[in-house]
Amino acid sequence: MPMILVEELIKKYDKAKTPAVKGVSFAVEEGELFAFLGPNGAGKTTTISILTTTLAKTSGTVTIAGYDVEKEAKQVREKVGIIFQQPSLDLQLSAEENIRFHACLYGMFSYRPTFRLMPSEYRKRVLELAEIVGIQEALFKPVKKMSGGMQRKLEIIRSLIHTPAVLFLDEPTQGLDAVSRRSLWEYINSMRQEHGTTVFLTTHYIDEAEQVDKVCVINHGRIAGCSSPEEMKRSLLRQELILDAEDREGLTSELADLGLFYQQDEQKNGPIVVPDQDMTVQEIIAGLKTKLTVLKINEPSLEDAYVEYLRKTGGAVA
Ligand SMILES: Nc1ncnc2c1ncn2[C@@H]1O[C@H](COP(=O)(O)OP(=O)(O)OP(=O)(O)O)[C@@H](O)[C@H]1O
Repeated sequence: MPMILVEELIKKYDKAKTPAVKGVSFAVEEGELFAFLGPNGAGKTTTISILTTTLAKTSGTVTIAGYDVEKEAKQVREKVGIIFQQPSLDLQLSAEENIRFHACLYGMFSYRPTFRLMPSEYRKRVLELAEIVGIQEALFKPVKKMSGGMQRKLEIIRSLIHTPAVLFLDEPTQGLDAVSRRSLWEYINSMRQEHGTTVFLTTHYIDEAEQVDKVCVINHGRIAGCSSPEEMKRSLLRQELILDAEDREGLTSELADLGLFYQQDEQKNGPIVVPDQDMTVQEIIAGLKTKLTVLKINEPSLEDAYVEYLRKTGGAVA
């Protein structure tokens, strides 16, 4: 049984003309690092909100760890940790108080009126998490005095305090600096290793999707494709060879003699692109006598594949 199972999920907001999510199905296995990749308005936040029991679906089935998100919402909530896109902190409280209320709400510890009176296990965990994202200094200050980035870090700590089986991250690194982004990812990865945490991530950052086990591209409320990032690149785009020479004509006629298809700009003054064909790069080079000035192999990036997926599924949502 997959950790997350979504079948024919539809969500139509009241008064909306068309559904925001139009029959989405996918599965995430236990321990998997999964990315939901899509442009603005594609339906990512809507889907993640339904999966985490904060929004009602119109139809379809969703289970988390085998529990139905509507009929067994309480069990689902115990299993999940969520980092929202919109901060959901109480600005009047201190950072630590925000964490304490959350931990007590989850039934992890009994509430005590001060940090010092909380059990040592709680104190140790809070300090450890605060160090990871670097907010130790601000821990006991009111949240309203923290910068946006610091508040984001606090949200992250709060969602990790009960070591959830499934961690939902809605654009988790939005607004974080590069160093914090990296340390957060290091922490999430170590948590996955230690506890086998399943991670469901929505992101705009292609480099974050590059490191996942499985990526599903969503566009216009529909899944455009699900696969590993490598398969996604391979299925849509192929390697290409970029060649150039002072004697361009000599080069192109040699390529034609080898039976190779090639592309060149209309003015014939740019490099020559040879898309991946039956011959290997070594065979092509061995077959050329013209002196080359440029020899480059272009590997398709996940970004290229993503753009191609969006193009095939009606372009990005404006
Ligand atoms: N509360 C709402 N009421 C009506 N329509 C909504 C509501 N929330 C979102 N929508 C619409 O549903 C569609 C999907 O929005 P959603 O927020 O799920 O997209 P997203 O992929 O998360 O985008 P982003 O990357 O910008 O967060 C959009 O057309 C949006 O305008």
